[in-house]
Amino acid sequence: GRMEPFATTILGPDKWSDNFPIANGPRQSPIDIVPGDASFDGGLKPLKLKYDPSTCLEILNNGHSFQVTFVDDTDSSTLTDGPISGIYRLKQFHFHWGASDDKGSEHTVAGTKYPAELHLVHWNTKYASFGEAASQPDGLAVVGVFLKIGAENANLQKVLDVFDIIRAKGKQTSFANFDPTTLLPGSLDYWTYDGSLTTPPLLESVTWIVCKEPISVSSGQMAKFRSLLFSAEGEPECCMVDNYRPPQPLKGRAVRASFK
Ligand SMILES: N=Nc1ccc(S(N)(=O)=O)cc1
Ligand SMILES: [Zn+2]
Repeated sequence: GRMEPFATTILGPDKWSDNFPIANGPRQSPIDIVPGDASFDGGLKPLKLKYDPSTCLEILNNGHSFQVTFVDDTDSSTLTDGPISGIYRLKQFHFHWGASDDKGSEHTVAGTKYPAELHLVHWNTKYASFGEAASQPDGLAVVGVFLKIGAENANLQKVLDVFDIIRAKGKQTSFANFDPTTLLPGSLDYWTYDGSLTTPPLLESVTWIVCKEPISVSSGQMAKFRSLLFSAEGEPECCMVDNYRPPQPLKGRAVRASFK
């Protein structure tokens, strides 16, 4: 029968193709971004991110990451311009990280792994819902931001402060008035390519927009990420670490840069 998400996590990315054959598809994510191979495209517009903190709803541990979810029944929090056309609504953001500071990001840059990566997930409003959009080749747009060890990040700390409440799989709590703009780097220069969800169902519906400039996170804050659990209350405790998929074959795709 279908694997439980927990089992999917335990069995890891190499086993996903058993239940999700698209894992070996032509536009899988993440990828290793080689700056020298990316082509500057002067036609790419600057990213336009307009987030309304009042659409922030809750934070939950879903057993493979934690995510902050947003009310997406209006165009209050949107992504426009950049490589996309039309209006994409913010649905949620989440992170991927490692068991130690030398790994954790999904995308890599010329083989360099960052300790974590933020994903801001948006869906194309030409479709009726996130679920409908997720099955379309132009349905989703995910903005990726790398985290690099440095100064403590006060904005990120607001998210980490509620981790004790959502430590186990399935736990959630209300989370209001958070502005995801505070998690963006100073420069919104980006690479973009056609890819997929990086966890099952691995749908090939994502326009990836990966920021060149990382944001900072302290080593102590990374330790806080690792205090979350993959396991539910009452199960043997399993630390939530290494919830990243490694880079996948480029298979001839072009990676474009918004900057020279
Ligand atoms: N609803 N499912 C998903 C949403 C985003 C991603 S990711 N890691 O590609 O942003 C994966 C699964
Ligand atoms: Zn992700």
